[in-house]
Amino acid sequence: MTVTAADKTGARTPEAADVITGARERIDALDDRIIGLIQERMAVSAVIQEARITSGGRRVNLSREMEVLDHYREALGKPGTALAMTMLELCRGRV
Ligand SMILES: O=C(O)C(=O)C[C@]1(C(=O)O)C=C[C@@H](O)C=C1
Repeated sequence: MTVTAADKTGARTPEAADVITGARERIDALDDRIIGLIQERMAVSAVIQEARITSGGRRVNLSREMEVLDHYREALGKPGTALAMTMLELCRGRV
């Protein structure tokens, strides 16, 4: 049995299926870039944490985390806070 573009996209017309397929390719490309940026952020965050721990400090800096959370919330609203919390967990592990 063949799976048509319409089946895969949920569209009810071939025209809508084309729009969705094209837009999904853009989303996949954007997601690849976002994942790359997250990995870059994780590496930079690791440099900071390493320097602080080597100097005798703690891995976590809560006042800075508040700034990061505010930054995301101001840009993206309440879900931005949840996104920032996930980002921080990726960068410094669970606390
Ligand atoms: O800015 C710092 O001091 C960091 O260690 C980086 C970072 C972050 O990933 O944004 C990670 C852990 C800290 O608790 C606060 C922020």
